[in-house]
Amino acid sequence: MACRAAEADGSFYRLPASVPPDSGNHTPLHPDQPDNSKVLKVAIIGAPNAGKSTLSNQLLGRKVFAVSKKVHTTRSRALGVLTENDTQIILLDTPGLTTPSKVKRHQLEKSMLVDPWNTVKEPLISCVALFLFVVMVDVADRWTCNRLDFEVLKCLAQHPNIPAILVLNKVDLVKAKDKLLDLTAELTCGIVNGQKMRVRLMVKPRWAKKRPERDSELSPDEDNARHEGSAEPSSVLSKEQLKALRSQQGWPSFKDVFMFSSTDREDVDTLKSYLMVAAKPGPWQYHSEVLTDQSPEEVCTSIIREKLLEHLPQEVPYSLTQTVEFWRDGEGGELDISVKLYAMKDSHVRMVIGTAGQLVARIAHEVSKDLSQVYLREVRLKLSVKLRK
Ligand SMILES: Nc1nc2c(ncn2[C@@H]2O[C@H](COP(=O)(O)OP(=O)(O)OP(=O)(O)O)[C@@H](O)[C@H]2O)c(=O)[nH]1
Repeated sequence: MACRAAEADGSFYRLPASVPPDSGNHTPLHPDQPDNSKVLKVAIIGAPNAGKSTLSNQLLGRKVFAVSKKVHTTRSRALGVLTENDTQIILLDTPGLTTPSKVKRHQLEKSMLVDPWNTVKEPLISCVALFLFVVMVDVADRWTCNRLDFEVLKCLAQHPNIPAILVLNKVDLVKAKDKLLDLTAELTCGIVNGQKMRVRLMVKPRWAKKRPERDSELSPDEDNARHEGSAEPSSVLSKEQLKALRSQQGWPSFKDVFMFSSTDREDVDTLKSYLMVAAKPGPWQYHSEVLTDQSPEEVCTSIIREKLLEHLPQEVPYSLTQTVEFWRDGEGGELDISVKLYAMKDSHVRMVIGTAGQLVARIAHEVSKDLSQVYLREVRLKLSVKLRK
């Protein structure tokens, strides 16, 4: 990841180090932190399609993660880095947590079987005290909105020392706003930051009573102190706890709840300020110009996949593979990229090409437009499709 300057319209500006204009020289930059640096590592978890990548992009102010209406757009863990003044927020955009049965049902690749522990393990090892879970729920999905995904509950239960906040996302799509209070009560078991919600009385789940009642008894300050001193980030859940989690609707240890729309600037700014305040003294992990740990090719191929998902039936994009054929500076300062898509079936090749090549041209145009905003320069993408023999 190199820090560069680029010229456009006769004026110089610096490109973010995370998304350099060519993929050749990725010299890592050392963190350029001030003396009083603060840091917070945020893992955004939630069911597929909850809006995790949209939120990450909005917080970063730039589209570095693919977003689509189809589930499982995000295929692997990736970092976004938001640095402002003395504070660095490291956002971990995770794939929607999924299970073996869903992989089978939706004919997903085995690689989509993401173990939530693995998703968060690496950053946990590096620093437990500076961690926060943001749990996202799509409140517009009436089938799933009133209970937390089992995989999410498992993740929270296995890391009880890590504070978590609940984000009820897509409230712009909910007409009856009073429903949001009921949902909050259900998803929090009626308890937020150790206090009973006044909305209505909720019965705490059986297993939560059995655990030491520390979360509900500690004041926020005592609680923070406990988190900071904690050496053990995760605990292994017993069979009994897992069984109890299956019948559990919500999580009684959220510190805060946000009713939120990832597409609303004001909402995003409110959450951003909350994260900035929650950051603790600690060393930055990245240079202030780094935006993501994804390589330029990874950003490009994930945005191509996003567009393929938007325009084609789900099974087609998931079966395509991509190869970056070239990536070079054009004479006028633009970025020329050529990507070849390989399909397993002739019918898929025809679908991607579309009538008279219109679809592949449209996808290439849309990807170029998005990438121009990522790389802050004109991008010309050539996209071709071939049958893999
Ligand atoms: N109306 C509305 N749509 C939203 C909001 N947040 C996300 N979306 C849409 O929801 C869809 C899914 O968003 P993503 O950000 O891709 O969701 P994700 O959780 O990263 O999905 P996976 O990668 O499948 O895990 C996209 O079409 C977004 O545009 C919101 O606050 N309001």
